Amino acid sequence: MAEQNQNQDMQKPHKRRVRYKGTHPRTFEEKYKEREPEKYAETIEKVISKGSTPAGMHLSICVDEILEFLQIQPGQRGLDATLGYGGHSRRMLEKLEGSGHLYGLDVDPIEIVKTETRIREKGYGADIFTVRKMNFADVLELSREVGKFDFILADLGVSSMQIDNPERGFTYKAEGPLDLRLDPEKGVSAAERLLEVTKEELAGMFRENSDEPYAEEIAAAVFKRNRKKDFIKTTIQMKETIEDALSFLPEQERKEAAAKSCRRCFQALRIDVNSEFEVLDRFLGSLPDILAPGGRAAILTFHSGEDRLVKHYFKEGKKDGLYQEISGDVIRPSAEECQRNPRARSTKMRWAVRA
Ligand SMILES: C[S@@+](CC[C@H](N)C(=O)[O-])C[C@H]1O[C@@H](n2cnc3c(N)ncnc32)[C@H](O)[C@@H]1O
Repeated sequence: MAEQNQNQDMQKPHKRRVRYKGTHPRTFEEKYKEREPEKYAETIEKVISKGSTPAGMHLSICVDEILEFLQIQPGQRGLDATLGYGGHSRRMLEKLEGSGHLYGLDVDPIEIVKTETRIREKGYGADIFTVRKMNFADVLELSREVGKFDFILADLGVSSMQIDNPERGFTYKAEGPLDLRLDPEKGVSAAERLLEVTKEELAGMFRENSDEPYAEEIAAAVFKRNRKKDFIKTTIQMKETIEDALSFLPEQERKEAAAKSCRRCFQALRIDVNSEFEVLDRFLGSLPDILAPGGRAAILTFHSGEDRLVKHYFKEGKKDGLYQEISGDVIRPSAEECQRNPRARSTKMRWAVRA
C-alpha cells in the first residue's frame, strides 16, 4: 500500500512554489498567498497590519458608518449596486439575520464569480442573496422585476483586485495591456480609445475627467507617437509617454509631477472607457423610483466629479420632495481607517432617505 502511494506521488506533476528575490513578494504573480486570502489568513493579517491591501482582496470602506445609516432590519429588501469583493454585502447579509433579500450587482465578469462563490461558501443561498452581472445604470429594470428596495449601497469606482491585477491595465506601476475596462468583454479598451479620439478630445478627456493640468502636453505626446505609428498598447508605454510630455519640468519636480499625472490620466481614461459619469447619472436618476418609501441610500465616491453629481441629484431630489432627508456635509472615513487603509483617503460618503 505504501509503495502504491509512493508511486502515485511520483506520478503527480510537482508544482513549484512561486520564487521571489528577497524576503517579500513584490509582483502580483509572486503574491500568490495574498491572492488566496481565505487560505492564507496569517499572511493577510500581516499585510493589513502594515497598512497595505493584500493583492486579490478589497478592504471595504466606511462599513460602520454605512451600517449605522442604513439601519437594516430583518425581512428587508436591499441592493448592493457594486458588489466588488463582497465585504459590504457580507455585513449587510448579517444584518438581515436570515430573512429578507439582498441583490448584488457588478459588471466585472471575472471578480463577480469569485465573490459569489466566497459568499455562498459562507452559507448564503439563493433564498437570501442574488448576484447579477449587471450595470447599475439598469437598476430600474431590476426593480420592476423584484420590487423596490429598503436600502441601497453604491461604492463607486474600482476594487483593489482590479487595480492590483496587471492584466486588467488599471495601474501604471506594472506592465500590462492598457485596458482599464471593468467589463473587458464589452466596449473598447483604453489603448483602442487612444486611436479613436482627436488630440483635442483627448486633452478634454484628461482635463474634464481628472483636472489634469498638463492635459494638452500629454495629449500632444500621445499623438506624436501615433503619427510615428508607435501606438501605445501597454500601461508602461502610457506612463513613459506621460513622463516624456513632462520632460520640460525642472528635474526636482518632474518625478512627483509625472506620478500625479499618471494617476490622473489613468483615472480619466478609466472614466471614459467605462462611461462612468453617464452610468452614474442614470443610476442617480432612477434612485427615487427604486427606493421604497422611507428607503435609505448611501453612496461612496472617490473623486470630485462623482461627488458633485451625487450632491446635485440629492439636493434637487430634496427640493422636489423626493427625499425627506439628505446628508448635510460629506462623511469621511476616520483617521484610523485611512491609516489602516490608505486607499480610503479620498472617500466621500453621502446619503439620502426617500420621502
Ligand atoms: C469599490 S468596488 C466595491 C467594493 C465592495 N463594496 C466591497 O466591499 O468589496 C467597486 C465595484 O463596483 C463595480 N462597478 C463599477 N461600476 C459599476 C457599474 N456601473 N455597474 C455595476 N458595477 C460597477 C466594479 O467592477 C467594482 O467591482
